[in-house]
Amino acid sequence: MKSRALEHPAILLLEDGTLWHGYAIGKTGTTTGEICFNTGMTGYQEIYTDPSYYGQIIVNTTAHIGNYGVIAEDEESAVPQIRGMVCNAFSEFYSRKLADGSLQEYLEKHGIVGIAGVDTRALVTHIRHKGAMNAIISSEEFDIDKLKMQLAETPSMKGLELASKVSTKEPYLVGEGNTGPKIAALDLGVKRNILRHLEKRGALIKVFPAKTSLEEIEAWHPDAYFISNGPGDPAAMPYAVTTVQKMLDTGKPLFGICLGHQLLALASGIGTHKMHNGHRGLNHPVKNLITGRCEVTSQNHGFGVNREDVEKSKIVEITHVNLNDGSIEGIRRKDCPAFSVQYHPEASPGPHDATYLFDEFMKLIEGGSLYV
Ligand SMILES: NC(=O)CC[C@H](N)C(=O)O
Repeated sequence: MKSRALEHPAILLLEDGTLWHGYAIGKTGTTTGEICFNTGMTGYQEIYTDPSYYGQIIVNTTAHIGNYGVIAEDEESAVPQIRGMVCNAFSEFYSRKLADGSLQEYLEKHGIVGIAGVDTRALVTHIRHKGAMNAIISSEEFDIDKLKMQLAETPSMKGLELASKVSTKEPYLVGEGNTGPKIAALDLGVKRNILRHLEKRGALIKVFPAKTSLEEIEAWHPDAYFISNGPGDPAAMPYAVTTVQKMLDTGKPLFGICLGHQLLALASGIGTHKMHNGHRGLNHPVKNLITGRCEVTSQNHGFGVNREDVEKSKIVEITHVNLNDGSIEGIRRKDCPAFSVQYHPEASPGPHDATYLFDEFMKLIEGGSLYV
């Protein structure tokens, strides 16, 4: 087989002017987005199809990408959501017998532009130092001035509302036949594995489009609410903050994951901020302050909840902290049965330490108390 590395050059240009050379993978073309890195050693297909990554270029820091191909059951949504990808060693060959095909075919089919052969250690060190920024990858245009102009037109992630772009257009049911509680899930870019976890625990879930009003949701008579993960800046979503506030007013249990966590914070009078370079990986240590237990967690977020605001709040308390940087990883309301985590208890990809949170949600719905 001919080497792509020799035949297809590609370049990666960062917003700060740094230029990286490599070779083209996926579709030949040009793409822009916010560049961010995921340190997970496995799970590239789950990462690419996680709607929370919509609009972003993902740098995979693990040494090999593509070597186990792709398979439909690993998808967290119907299509890859990323804008582009960057890696070091890319393999068009795959060794998993059950794979549906190669990652190269998959990226090409879905129009994802990528670059391989990049020194990802140096690139990540650079991003960690400089912070989050936009980037452009091209395997068709090599005029740097033209690429700089295109990059300058790419909006910054701060202030972007993206959830409504990836949300379902129509409501749908998950867990039909289940006789457990009825959970209304606000879909801001929900990962399939979250719904699977709720379904496995006997819940009947109705997934609603991002901009559904509480009145429409209530017409289904849910027992509890779930606020999903999703892309973009939570502060640019006043419509969802209003919905969450109205949900809290009903007094029914509410659970939020990642973007859902940030929205519970905003609905409780707590601000959010853009992080220096975010948390994206499968081994972030988190401590549950109520139980005293530590968990290894899967993470993917570029925004965070303001610690000072939570500390001042009379209605919210911190339940989880990140042991690497002390950032807020979980909160709960003191005045109503609502809680949330910044990380991904459904993992996929990642460790399973935090799946107990789904059991906590079910317990809360049954009238029990959290974390006891
Ligand atoms: N995984 C998520 O839900 C991400 C939430 C939000 N878009 C962030 O980057 O912080």
